[in-house]
Amino acid sequence: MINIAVCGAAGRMGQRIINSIVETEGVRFSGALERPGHPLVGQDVGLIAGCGELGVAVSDDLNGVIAACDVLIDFTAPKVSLKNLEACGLQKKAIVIGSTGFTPEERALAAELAKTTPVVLAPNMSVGVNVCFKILKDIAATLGDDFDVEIVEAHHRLKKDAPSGTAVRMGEVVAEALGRDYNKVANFHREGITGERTREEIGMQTIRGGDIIGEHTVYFIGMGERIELSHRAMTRDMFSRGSVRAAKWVVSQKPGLYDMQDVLGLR
Ligand SMILES: NC(=O)C1=CN([C@@H]2O[C@H](COP(=O)(O)OP(=O)(O)OC[C@H]3O[C@@H](n4cnc5c(N)ncnc54)[C@H](O)[C@@H]3O)[C@@H](O)[C@H]2O)C=CC1
Ligand SMILES: O=C(O)C1=N[C@H](C(=O)O)C[C@H](O)C1
Repeated sequence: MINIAVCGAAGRMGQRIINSIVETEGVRFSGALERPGHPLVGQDVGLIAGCGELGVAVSDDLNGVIAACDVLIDFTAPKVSLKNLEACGLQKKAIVIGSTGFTPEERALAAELAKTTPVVLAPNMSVGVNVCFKILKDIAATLGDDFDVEIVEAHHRLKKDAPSGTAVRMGEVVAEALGRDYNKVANFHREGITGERTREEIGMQTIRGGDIIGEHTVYFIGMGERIELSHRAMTRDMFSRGSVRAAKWVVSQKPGLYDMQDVLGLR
């Protein structure tokens, strides 16, 4: 039996992850973390997550919750996730991180910290999006430089980072397949007299509103034809189920930084 704890337990994703743990065979829900001062600390997390009383209270004791688990699933924010990764490393516990919005420096720090503990860090835990990452590489490499690439993502009004972690990864996959540096060719803003589009740029557009769970479209636009590869999330449950699948997988891995391509065998 694998003991899984959740950080960000009262959040949109945290609640769905707790439901997924309860529904999954071979795993046990062992602890729930929230930020110190959160109004729900001390309350039964099953009642918060809508799956009935679980006898597990929301805690703000990071080290205590890590000690009682085999793996921590963390969907919070980059700075919190890095602190949790360090704490898991000190106790030799695995961690699955779904937070997005990492800077290149924060990603490098995560890679450094992962040298001592197994880590899955992925901007999107759904099977569908991860298959899209794989297909995108082939499409981009096959079409080459003749097609302009534009990426559009849409999310709910409460999302804090932009572009989404998934859109950034899509941009990185396409850029790498085309031999470009994403950080140099990503174009996040067009306004006024912008001049003609450069052939190498990858346009990154963000929509925010209402309760959109997560939508991504990559356009490959040529002369006289275009390809649009779209993924639309209709529930958060495939993210939460993916994170539990990653938790079951990562506990038996050597220390290192992995992503969902590794978990799903898509690499
Ligand atoms: N990888 C994936 O498949 C997905 C990733 N995400 C990402 O997951 C993150 C969370 O998303 P949501 O659940 O929608 O956000 P949310 O704001 O609903 O939940 C975040 C939770 O983290 C808690 N938190 C903040 N600081 C904390 C601390 N120091 N210790 C413990 N808990 C703390 C907050 O109180 C909140 O309850 C975002 O970065 C989002 O982009 C979201 C969906 C899917
Ligand atoms: O914040 C969200 O909600 C989501 N974030 C992830 C991202 O930034 O890519 C994944 C998903 O689209 C939902």
